[in-house]
Amino acid sequence: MSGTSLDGVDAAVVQTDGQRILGFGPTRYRGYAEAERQVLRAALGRWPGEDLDAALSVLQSAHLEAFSSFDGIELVGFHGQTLAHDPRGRGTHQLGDGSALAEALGVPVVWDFRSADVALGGEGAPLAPFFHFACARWIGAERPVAFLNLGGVGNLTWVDPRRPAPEAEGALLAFDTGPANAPINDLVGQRLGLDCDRDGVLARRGRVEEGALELFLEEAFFRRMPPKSLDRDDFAVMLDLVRELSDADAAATMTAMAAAAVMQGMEHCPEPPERVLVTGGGRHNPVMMRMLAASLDCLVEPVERVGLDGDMLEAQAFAYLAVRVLRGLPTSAPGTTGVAAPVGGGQVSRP
Ligand SMILES: Nc1ncnc2c1ncn2[C@@H]1O[C@H](COP(=O)(O)OP(=O)(O)OP(=O)(O)O)[C@@H](O)[C@H]1O
Ligand SMILES: CC(=O)N[C@H]1[C@@H]2OC[C@@H](O2)[C@@H](O)[C@@H]1O[C@H](C)C(=O)O
Repeated sequence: MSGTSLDGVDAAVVQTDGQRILGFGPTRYRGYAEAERQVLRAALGRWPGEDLDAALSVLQSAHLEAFSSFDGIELVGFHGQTLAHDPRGRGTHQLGDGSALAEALGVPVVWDFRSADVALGGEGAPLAPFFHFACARWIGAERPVAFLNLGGVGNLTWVDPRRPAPEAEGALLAFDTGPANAPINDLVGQRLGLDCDRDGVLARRGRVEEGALELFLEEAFFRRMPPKSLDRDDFAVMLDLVRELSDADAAATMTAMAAAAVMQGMEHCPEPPERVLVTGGGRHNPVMMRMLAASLDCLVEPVERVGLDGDMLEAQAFAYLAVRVLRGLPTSAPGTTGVAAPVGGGQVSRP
């Protein structure tokens, strides 16, 4: 998995039959060097048919390195890099060549997970929810729980583990909540040359500008009913809203925007979850976590609290989904992407 933050490739081994999680194996993080990140960043927003050779070469070699560190792998799930996402318009574009990767690794590769869902009228995202269902069972949840991913973009999955399967009606409700870390990274990158507001040091010193926060929440996206999904840069307006603010106030306000977007999203849950389990890089930001805990009236905890790995959960999700694709099981459903009926995405390339 190479996510929207463009920090690097996360790779993880999962043992599964495509339904239950049978065990977790080793993980590997292969970060992008700054020069590689620049090549990928320059490709954002591009569609198939454009010249993407440089970005493809960075992506393939980083993935090859990440996957080669594991022995005895039977199947690879390869998400690729989302360059553009416009499910109601041009579609969705994940850069990556699964057949070349299968050749290089000598192992079957499942890839292109999102196109089939979009072709059938779905949002094509988020796709981790089917794995969240398996995680809810794995942790022994008996009542609804929510998983919140705070990556470049945020996404929330409400899971009812009492339902028989993830594609069953009422088992899952999932959607992107709004921007999370991507705009904060862009802000501190542009103003201070930093990768991110590490540990929220900047936001902690700032004051939230309530007027900007209110304007942000007026965006049409928040009035749409889920399922709904976002492209990384759909909220470029955020940078305009904080343009006049000091660095610290801008960081605090953007962090509050990410948390407020989650709070808005929570209102769509069919019943309150007993806890919100947080994955993704944003859970390392104590200011963001405090703002979330203050605005939600249930437990907000990193997924480590239940024995899961919040840095690797999305990589594990695509390993799990790969097995589902191979076995002909669905990977999305009306409650997760808005697709008309459960659908199995992904293509399989064999060496
Ligand atoms: N200690 C930290 N303090 C603040 N922010 C952090 C910290 N660690 C990670 N982050 C943020 O988390 C981001 C990485 O998150 P993650 O790896 O979950 O994103 P992603 O998987 O690329 O995105 P997406 O889930 O949208 O595809 C970093 O770019 C940074 O903004
Ligand atoms: C189109 C796309 O790549 N979307 C990502 C992005 O990053 C977070 C959020 O937006 C989520 O919808 C999705 O990723 C996760 C892995 C998912 O599909 O569940």
